[in-house]
Amino acid sequence: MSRPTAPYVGVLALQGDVREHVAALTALGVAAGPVRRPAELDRCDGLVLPGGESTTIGRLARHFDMLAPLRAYVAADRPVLGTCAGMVLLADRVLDGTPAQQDGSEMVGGLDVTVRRNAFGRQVDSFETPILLHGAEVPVPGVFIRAPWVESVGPGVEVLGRVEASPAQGDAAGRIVAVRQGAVLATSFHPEIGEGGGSVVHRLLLDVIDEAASAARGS
Ligand SMILES: NC(=O)CC[C@H](N)C(=O)O
Repeated sequence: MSRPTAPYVGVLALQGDVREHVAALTALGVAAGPVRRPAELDRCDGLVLPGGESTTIGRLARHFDMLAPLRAYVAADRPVLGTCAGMVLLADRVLDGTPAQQDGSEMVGGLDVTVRRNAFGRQVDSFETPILLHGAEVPVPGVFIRAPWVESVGPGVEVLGRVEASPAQGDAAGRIVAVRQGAVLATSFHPEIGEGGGSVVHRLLLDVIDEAASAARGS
Protein backbone atom coordinates (compact mmCIF):
# COMPACT_ATOMS: atom_id res chain seq x y z
CA MET A 1 0.00 0.00 0.00
CA SER A 2 1.52 3.33 -0.97
CA ARG A 3 1.70 5.96 1.70
CA PRO A 4 0.59 9.47 0.79
CA THR A 5 3.53 11.85 0.44
CA ALA A 6 3.94 14.57 3.08
CA PRO A 7 2.17 17.78 2.13
CA TYR A 8 3.96 20.94 1.07
CA VAL A 9 2.28 24.21 2.03
CA GLY A 10 3.08 27.46 0.23
CA VAL A 11 2.81 30.94 1.72
CA LEU A 12 2.18 33.70 -0.82
CA ALA A 13 5.29 35.83 -0.44
CA LEU A 14 4.57 39.16 -2.11
CA GLN A 15 4.23 41.16 1.12
CA GLY A 16 3.19 40.54 4.72
CA ASP A 17 3.98 38.13 7.54
CA VAL A 18 5.27 35.27 5.43
CA ARG A 19 8.00 34.05 7.80
CA GLU A 20 5.59 33.72 10.74
CA HIS A 21 3.28 31.44 8.73
CA VAL A 22 6.19 29.33 7.49
CA ALA A 23 7.38 29.02 11.12
CA ALA A 24 3.90 28.07 12.40
CA LEU A 25 3.62 25.35 9.74
CA THR A 26 7.16 24.12 10.25
CA ALA A 27 6.43 23.84 14.00
CA LEU A 28 3.68 21.38 13.07
CA GLY A 29 6.24 19.27 11.20
CA VAL A 30 5.04 20.32 7.75
CA ALA A 31 7.24 21.39 4.85
CA ALA A 32 6.40 24.99 4.00
CA GLY A 33 7.97 27.80 2.03
CA PRO A 34 7.37 31.02 0.11
CA VAL A 35 5.51 31.13 -3.21
CA ARG A 36 5.92 33.90 -5.75
CA ARG A 37 5.41 32.28 -9.15
CA PRO A 38 2.66 30.27 -10.83
CA ALA A 39 4.92 27.22 -11.21
CA GLU A 40 5.64 27.27 -7.46
CA LEU A 41 1.93 27.47 -6.71
CA ASP A 42 1.27 24.34 -8.75
CA ARG A 43 3.31 22.12 -6.45
CA CYS A 44 1.58 23.31 -3.26
CA ASP A 45 -0.89 20.99 -1.53
CA GLY A 46 -2.20 24.01 0.35
CA LEU A 47 -1.67 27.75 0.33
CA VAL A 48 -1.65 30.55 2.90
CA LEU A 49 -2.49 34.13 1.96
CA PRO A 50 -0.85 36.01 4.85
CA GLY A 51 -1.73 39.18 6.67
CA GLY A 52 -0.10 42.41 5.60
CA GLU A 53 -1.63 45.02 3.35
CA SER A 54 -4.26 43.66 1.00
CA THR A 55 -3.97 46.56 -1.48
CA THR A 56 -0.21 45.96 -1.83
CA ILE A 57 -0.53 42.18 -2.08
CA GLY A 58 -3.32 42.53 -4.68
CA ARG A 59 -1.34 45.03 -6.74
CA LEU A 60 1.81 42.90 -6.66
CA ALA A 61 -0.18 39.76 -7.51
CA ARG A 62 -1.52 41.51 -10.59
CA HIS A 63 1.94 42.82 -11.49
CA PHE A 64 3.50 39.34 -11.21
CA ASP A 65 0.65 37.65 -13.14
CA MET A 66 -0.36 35.70 -10.06
CA LEU A 67 -4.02 36.72 -9.89
CA ALA A 68 -5.31 34.26 -12.50
CA PRO A 69 -3.30 31.31 -11.07
CA LEU A 70 -4.50 32.17 -7.55
CA ARG A 71 -8.12 32.39 -8.70
CA ALA A 72 -7.74 29.06 -10.51
CA TYR A 73 -6.23 27.50 -7.35
CA VAL A 74 -9.23 28.57 -5.25
CA ALA A 75 -11.73 27.61 -7.99
CA ALA A 76 -10.19 24.11 -8.15
CA ASP A 77 -11.16 23.60 -4.46
CA ARG A 78 -7.56 23.38 -3.36
CA PRO A 79 -6.93 24.11 0.33
CA VAL A 80 -6.35 27.78 1.17
CA LEU A 81 -6.07 29.75 4.42
CA GLY A 82 -6.36 33.54 4.28
CA THR A 83 -5.56 35.56 7.40
CA CYS A 84 -6.45 39.25 7.82
CA ALA A 85 -5.32 40.86 4.53
CA GLY A 86 -5.52 37.32 3.10
CA MET A 87 -9.17 37.15 4.15
CA VAL A 88 -9.82 40.46 2.39
CA LEU A 89 -8.19 39.15 -0.82
CA LEU A 90 -10.35 36.02 -0.80
CA ALA A 91 -13.66 37.85 -0.27
CA ASP A 92 -16.10 38.17 -3.16
CA ARG A 93 -17.27 41.55 -1.82
CA VAL A 94 -15.39 44.27 0.08
CA LEU A 95 -16.74 47.27 1.97
CA ASP A 96 -14.38 50.22 2.52
CA GLY A 97 -11.94 48.81 -0.03
CA THR A 98 -10.04 50.65 -2.75
CA PRO A 99 -11.65 50.93 -6.22
CA ALA A 100 -9.51 48.00 -7.45
CA GLN A 101 -10.81 45.93 -4.52
CA GLN A 102 -14.43 46.96 -4.94
CA ASP A 103 -14.40 46.09 -8.67
CA GLY A 104 -12.45 42.88 -8.01
CA SER A 105 -9.58 43.71 -10.39
CA GLU A 106 -6.92 43.27 -7.69
CA MET A 107 -8.69 40.56 -5.72
CA VAL A 108 -8.47 36.78 -5.65
CA GLY A 109 -12.09 36.21 -4.61
CA GLY A 110 -13.87 32.86 -4.45
CA LEU A 111 -15.07 33.16 -0.84
CA ASP A 112 -18.75 34.07 -0.78
CA VAL A 113 -18.57 36.68 1.98
CA THR A 114 -18.72 40.44 2.34
CA VAL A 115 -15.84 41.77 4.43
CA ARG A 116 -15.46 45.22 5.89
CA ARG A 117 -11.86 46.31 5.63
CA ASN A 118 -10.15 47.86 8.68
CA ALA A 119 -13.46 47.31 10.50
CA PHE A 120 -11.97 47.02 13.97
CA GLY A 121 -9.57 49.86 13.25
CA ARG A 122 -12.18 52.42 14.05
CA GLN A 123 -12.20 51.48 17.73
CA VAL A 124 -8.63 50.43 18.32
CA ASP A 125 -5.93 49.57 15.84
CA SER A 126 -4.76 46.37 17.49
CA PHE A 127 -6.14 44.21 20.25
CA GLU A 128 -6.28 40.64 21.46
CA THR A 129 -9.38 38.75 22.48
CA PRO A 130 -10.06 35.02 22.89
CA ILE A 131 -11.98 33.39 20.03
CA LEU A 132 -13.82 30.12 20.55
CA LEU A 133 -13.66 28.28 17.24
CA HIS A 134 -16.48 25.95 16.23
CA GLY A 135 -16.04 22.53 17.80
CA ALA A 136 -13.17 23.63 20.06
CA GLU A 137 -13.25 23.53 23.85
CA VAL A 138 -10.57 26.10 24.48
CA PRO A 139 -10.50 29.53 22.84
CA VAL A 140 -7.54 30.64 20.73
CA PRO A 141 -5.87 34.01 21.30
CA GLY A 142 -7.19 36.22 18.51
CA VAL A 143 -4.69 38.94 17.58
CA PHE A 144 -6.38 41.64 15.50
CA ILE A 145 -4.28 44.24 13.65
CA ARG A 146 -6.35 46.71 11.61
CA ALA A 147 -8.42 43.68 10.85
CA PRO A 148 -11.46 43.13 8.64
CA TRP A 149 -14.60 41.49 9.94
CA VAL A 150 -17.08 39.44 7.94
CA GLU A 151 -20.20 41.49 7.51
CA SER A 152 -22.28 38.72 5.92
CA VAL A 153 -21.84 35.21 4.51
CA GLY A 154 -23.37 33.35 1.56
CA PRO A 155 -25.32 30.09 2.02
CA GLY A 156 -22.31 27.78 1.50
CA VAL A 157 -20.18 29.46 4.15
CA GLU A 158 -19.80 28.02 7.65
CA VAL A 159 -19.13 30.46 10.46
CA LEU A 160 -16.24 29.07 12.56
CA GLY A 161 -15.80 31.88 15.04
CA ARG A 162 -17.09 35.18 16.32
CA VAL A 163 -15.98 37.82 18.76
CA GLU A 164 -17.72 37.16 22.07
CA ALA A 165 -21.19 38.74 22.07
CA SER A 166 -20.63 40.81 25.20
CA PRO A 167 -21.37 44.53 25.54
CA ALA A 168 -17.73 45.03 26.59
CA GLN A 169 -16.74 44.26 22.98
CA GLY A 170 -18.61 47.34 21.69
CA ASP A 171 -19.10 47.34 17.89
CA ALA A 172 -17.07 44.17 17.63
CA ALA A 173 -19.49 42.10 19.75
CA GLY A 174 -20.67 38.99 17.93
CA ARG A 175 -18.81 39.83 14.70
CA ILE A 176 -17.82 36.93 12.45
CA VAL A 177 -14.02 36.50 12.39
CA ALA A 178 -13.46 32.94 11.12
CA VAL A 179 -15.18 31.14 8.23
CA ARG A 180 -14.91 28.07 6.03
CA GLN A 181 -16.30 27.45 2.56
CA GLY A 182 -15.28 24.04 1.20
CA ALA A 183 -11.49 23.98 1.21
CA VAL A 184 -11.15 27.72 1.91
CA LEU A 185 -10.53 28.94 5.47
CA ALA A 186 -10.24 32.57 6.48
CA THR A 187 -9.65 34.40 9.75
CA SER A 188 -9.72 38.12 10.57
CA PHE A 189 -7.07 37.55 13.20
CA HIS A 190 -3.44 36.39 13.03
CA PRO A 191 -3.07 32.78 14.23
CA GLU A 192 0.61 32.85 13.22
CA ILE A 193 1.20 35.54 15.86
CA GLY A 194 -1.31 34.84 18.64
CA GLU A 195 -0.93 31.08 18.65
CA GLY A 196 2.47 30.74 17.03
CA GLY A 197 3.70 27.19 16.45
CA GLY A 198 1.06 24.48 16.71
CA SER A 199 -1.74 26.87 15.92
CA VAL A 200 -5.25 25.41 15.90
CA VAL A 201 -6.01 27.30 12.68
CA HIS A 202 -2.91 25.93 10.91
CA ARG A 203 -3.89 22.44 12.09
CA LEU A 204 -7.31 23.01 10.56
CA LEU A 205 -5.64 23.83 7.24
CA LEU A 206 -3.68 20.57 7.48
CA ASP A 207 -6.95 18.68 8.12
CA VAL A 208 -8.45 20.28 5.00
CA ILE A 209 -5.31 19.24 3.04
CA ASP A 210 -5.71 15.66 4.34
CA GLU A 211 -9.38 15.63 3.35
CA ALA A 212 -8.49 16.89 -0.13
CA ALA A 213 -5.78 14.22 -0.49
CA SER A 214 -8.19 11.45 0.61
CA ALA A 215 -10.82 12.71 -1.82
CA ALA A 216 -8.23 12.72 -4.63
CA ARG A 217 -7.27 9.10 -3.79
CA GLY A 218 -10.95 8.18 -3.77
CA SER A 219 -10.87 6.90 -0.18
N1 LIG B 1 -2.97 42.87 9.59
C1 LIG B 1 -3.50 42.93 8.42
O1 LIG B 1 -3.39 42.01 7.61
C2 LIG B 1 -4.20 44.20 8.10
C3 LIG B 1 -5.06 44.15 6.87
C4 LIG B 1 -5.16 45.52 6.24
N2 LIG B 1 -5.89 46.43 7.05
C5 LIG B 1 -5.76 45.35 4.86
O2 LIG B 1 -6.86 45.69 4.58
O3 LIG B 1 -5.07 44.85 4.03
